[in-house]
Amino acid sequence: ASPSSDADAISRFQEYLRIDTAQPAPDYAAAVAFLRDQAAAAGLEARTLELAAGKPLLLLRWPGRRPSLPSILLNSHTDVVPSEPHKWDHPPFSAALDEATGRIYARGSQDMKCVGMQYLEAIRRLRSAGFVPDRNIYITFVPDEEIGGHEGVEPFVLSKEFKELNVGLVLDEGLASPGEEYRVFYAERSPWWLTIKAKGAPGHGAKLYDGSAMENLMKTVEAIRRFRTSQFDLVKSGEKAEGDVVSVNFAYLKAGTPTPTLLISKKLWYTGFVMNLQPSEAEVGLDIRVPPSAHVEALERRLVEEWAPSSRNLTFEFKQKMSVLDNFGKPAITPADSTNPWWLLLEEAVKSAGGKLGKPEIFPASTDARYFRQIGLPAFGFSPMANTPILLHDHNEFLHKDEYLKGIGIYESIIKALATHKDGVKDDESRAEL
Ligand code: MET
Ligand SMILES: [Zn+2]
Ligand SMILES: [Zn+2]
Repeated sequence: ASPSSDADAISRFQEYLRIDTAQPAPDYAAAVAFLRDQAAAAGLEARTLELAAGKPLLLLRWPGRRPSLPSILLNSHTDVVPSEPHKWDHPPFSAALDEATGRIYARGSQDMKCVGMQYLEAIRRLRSAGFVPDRNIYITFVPDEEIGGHEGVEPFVLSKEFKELNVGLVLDEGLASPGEEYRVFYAERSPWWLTIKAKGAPGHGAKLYDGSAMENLMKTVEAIRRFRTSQFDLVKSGEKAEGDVVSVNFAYLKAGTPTPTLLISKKLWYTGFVMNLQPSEAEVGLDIRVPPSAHVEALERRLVEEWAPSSRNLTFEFKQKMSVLDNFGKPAITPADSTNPWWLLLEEAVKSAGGKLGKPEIFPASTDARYFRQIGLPAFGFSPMANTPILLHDHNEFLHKDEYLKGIGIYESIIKALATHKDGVKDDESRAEL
């Protein structure tokens, strides 16, 4: 690509990054309007599906020469997580390009507006070079990934529109890699978001007694911390990878007599702050991630018996709970070896574009890929960002402009390889003709 077309690609990336699609109030309308223009410029057909009111899912198509072949789906989400703007060096929706370092700062620069735009840029380049795919190539821009996908990919995979696409393989997001090698993911941990509530006897703050809500809850916190340490130790010792253990983190703690913000802001601490009450209720929120290999029944037993026993006046409720198995009762895993011809194509395509793939891993967090794997489709998580610190959901999320541009070339190679029909190669899983 010429320097001027590279500069244009960077500008388009920045334009997408500047659209504030942060949860919990993403501007989906602006994102879809922008992306529809980009799709038109890339010569793609566009449809907007509204599977939930106000949550548009943009579906693009690059028609193949042989539309009866299984298609390729390139997925990305349009929403991003919230940020604390005053703690960033550049405002999170400025997409500021730091001239000294070449870094583009924005919420979504890694997770995952980069990938969505790279798909489109790669297609523009392949088209202008005269390439025509054999298979249909679909590109989806989906809402609500960051809040669980319940009004995004979850209903999409069950829709009539999705079935009509005859998808054979899905690509979705991966993670940045601080080293030379790109990371690639063949499975992921299932998200369990859990609240545990304690009740207990209220009383004077000076009194030592058993069975207060705080005491009941803190015993739970201690038990969870011991379990957390045991899992983390396996990672620290190198015995297991991050994606192979159960992670548990405290998302929030809530208890006590609320102190009015007004009093805090006026610094009336001494006159207004009440601390001599032991509360009758206390609550903790947990983010738990469960690997596909986990012994789920054992974990559930631990929860009922150790973390939230009713004997200690505790109750629990899941806010998210995804099975680690697919709809056929098997761990939701995409083979990443020579038994899967898609894998071989992906590996070769990255290599021939000058990239190196690391050993395939289990994604430690969660992505929309899990919904595709759940219905039995192969899906790989991949975001071409090497030499890049992992900053998703962090302050000062950035991507170097050269890494971004390099990623476009990687996708050119991948899309070309996956879109081209290879005679004599069969897909064992789906029995579909590759
Ligand atoms: C619980 S849905 C997953 C949201 C987000 N991608 C995460 O991993 O935290
Ligand atoms: Zn993401
Ligand atoms: Zn995310």
